[in-house]
Amino acid sequence: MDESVSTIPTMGFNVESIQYKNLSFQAWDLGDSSDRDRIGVSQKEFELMLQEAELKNAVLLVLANKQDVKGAMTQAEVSEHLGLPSIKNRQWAIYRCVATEGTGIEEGFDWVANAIKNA
Ligand SMILES: Nc1nc2c(ncn2[C@@H]2O[C@H](COP(=O)(O)OP(=O)(O)OP(=O)(O)O)[C@@H](O)[C@H]2O)c(=O)[nH]1
Ligand SMILES: [Mg+2]
Repeated sequence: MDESVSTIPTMGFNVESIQYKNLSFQAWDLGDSSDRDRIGVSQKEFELMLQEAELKNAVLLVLANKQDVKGAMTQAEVSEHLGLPSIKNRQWAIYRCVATEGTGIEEGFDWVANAIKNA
């Protein structure tokens, strides 16, 4: 997987552009599943992100990473904290993953590829 890094200065968190197969994704690092202290901040950043006009028609994939870390929030917990169940105006999905083992990520990206195809 090739990736290049870029940052949007007006937003206080990291954005990366990721190329996967023939697709280009924008990825926001809002923290991870093991970081319970930060999830409140993540939720606020997430809310602002969803308000971006540019992302109005974007499909949304949340990767709940570091699922191997003891005491990490489950996928359901991450989903609740971010308020995913109340999102009705766009396609979204959440996948559990362990980036260091490479599990879950491709499944998530494949979901995006399909979601875009069917949009
Ligand atoms: N156990 C575990 N470690 C991971 C996973 N994904 C990334 N890491 C490790 O987490 C560390 C921090 O990586 P990043 O997330 O890029 O860095 P960061 O966002 O500045 O720091 P964090 O607060 O840890 O997220 C690195 O050592 C990674 O190897 C994972 O799924 N499981
Ligand atoms: Mg991190």
